[in-house]
Amino acid sequence: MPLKPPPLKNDCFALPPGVDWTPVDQALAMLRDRLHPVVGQETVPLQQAAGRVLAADVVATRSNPPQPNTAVDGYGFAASATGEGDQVLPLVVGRSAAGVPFDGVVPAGHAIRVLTGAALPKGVDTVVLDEDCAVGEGVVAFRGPVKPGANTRRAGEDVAEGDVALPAGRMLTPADLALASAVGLAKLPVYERLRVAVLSTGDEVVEPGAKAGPGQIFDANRPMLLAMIERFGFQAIDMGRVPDDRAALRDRLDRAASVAHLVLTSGGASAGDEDHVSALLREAGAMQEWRIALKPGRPLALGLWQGVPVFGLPGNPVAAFTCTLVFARPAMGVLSGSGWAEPLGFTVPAAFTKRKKPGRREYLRARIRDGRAEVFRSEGSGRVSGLSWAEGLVEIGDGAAQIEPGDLVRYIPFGSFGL
Ligand SMILES: Nc1nc2c(c(=O)[nH]1)N[C@H]1C(S)=C(S)[C@@H](COP(=O)(O)OP(=O)(O)OC[C@H]3O[C@@H](n4cnc5c(N)ncnc54)[C@H](O)[C@@H]3O)O[C@H]1N2
Ligand code: MOO
Repeated sequence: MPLKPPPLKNDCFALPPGVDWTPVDQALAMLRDRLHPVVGQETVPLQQAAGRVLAADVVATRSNPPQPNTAVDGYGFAASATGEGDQVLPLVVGRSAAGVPFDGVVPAGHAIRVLTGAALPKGVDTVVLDEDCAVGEGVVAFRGPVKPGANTRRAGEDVAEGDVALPAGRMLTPADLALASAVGLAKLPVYERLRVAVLSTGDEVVEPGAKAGPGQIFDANRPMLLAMIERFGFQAIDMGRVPDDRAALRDRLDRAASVAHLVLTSGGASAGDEDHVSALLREAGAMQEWRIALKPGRPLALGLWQGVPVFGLPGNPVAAFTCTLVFARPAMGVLSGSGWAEPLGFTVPAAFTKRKKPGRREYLRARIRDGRAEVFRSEGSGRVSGLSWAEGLVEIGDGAAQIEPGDLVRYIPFGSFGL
């Protein structure tokens, strides 16, 4: 049985009294402080560990490299027996190749044929490159002086046995698999993959490809959110669409909470008559309607449903997308055991003009062309085409701003958000 941590505390989304419009950083700090890993652990074969989150430090069971060896094809000898000027050393019979070491001892003043990756035989601490040698009958000649230790690798120079090679909480990359293997591990302790359920709400939303009547729209959020979760490295669970019917939504939330560690809904997040997500979460008693000082994505309903955190994302696709990158993804990081993730941004010149009043942070759909950040022609939060056009977001701080072409702005590529 995988280890099950205790459920989240019921007040994890509570705001301090008197707070109305929550600044983005404050909302983030609250999520960061109050969420904890909720996933069990398992051990998987190395080859299945890419993209998984390490549940414990990986300690090297073997040094890399495990023994001193040669970095090049050439001739090995003891540096102390050589000097300045032309050196002519008799060759011992035999050679040392990778995986087929030379068992004997190379006497001082002698040399031996060595091939890249081969263990250095006893008596050898230095190698001279093939290209710097002339080889005659039983002798090798090269020009001194040769730096002691040249063209060799020390045992453990990369990682020493007993070192922490990979820290717990790391989402394993292909390179990490190379490292874990190099230091002797064939299986790795990982967290169970975070399961995130996604459902769409609203009478107007119909399945892509279905017949859409007047006033109906195709579900754009669900395919997007499911794919985003997979790209973040988590397991997405499709919980379908639910009409604006409280009983149906309650039932669907029950099912989602029974299979997932986290539930993302979209639509019905604000406090209108048909905003059943926020109404139900309020009824469940652990609900915070965050009016975040953020554009787009102001209403965000947060709550616990049977102990499972629910992010009630706004219905507008651009707002749902932005809230997922800015809030849901770092929260998923904590829940998954990989910890809080800050997206890496870059300061680049703007290719646009923008005036902004103080009081809320803005994220503009953006991309880099000719070294400058251009932004989408509209800020409308239903403009799905702008999400597809964009390759990142420009973040404009909470204060007032007057941005002119050439001014420096913060650009965060989608890749920095794990997309
Ligand atoms: N009186 C106010 N009205 C609104 C406010 C406000 O502060 N006061 N905020 C606006 C903002 S900003 C947003 S964002 C939305 C968020 O509202 P909800 O989360 O309750 O979302 P809905 O009203 O259900 O939907 C908004 C919009 O998005 C479309 N939608 C919903 N689901 C999908 C989907 N799966 N795929 C594509 N499009 C979807 C829906 O049809 C609406 O057009 O509230 C504003 N109103
Ligand atoms: O969250 Mo709304 O879509 O800001 O614009």
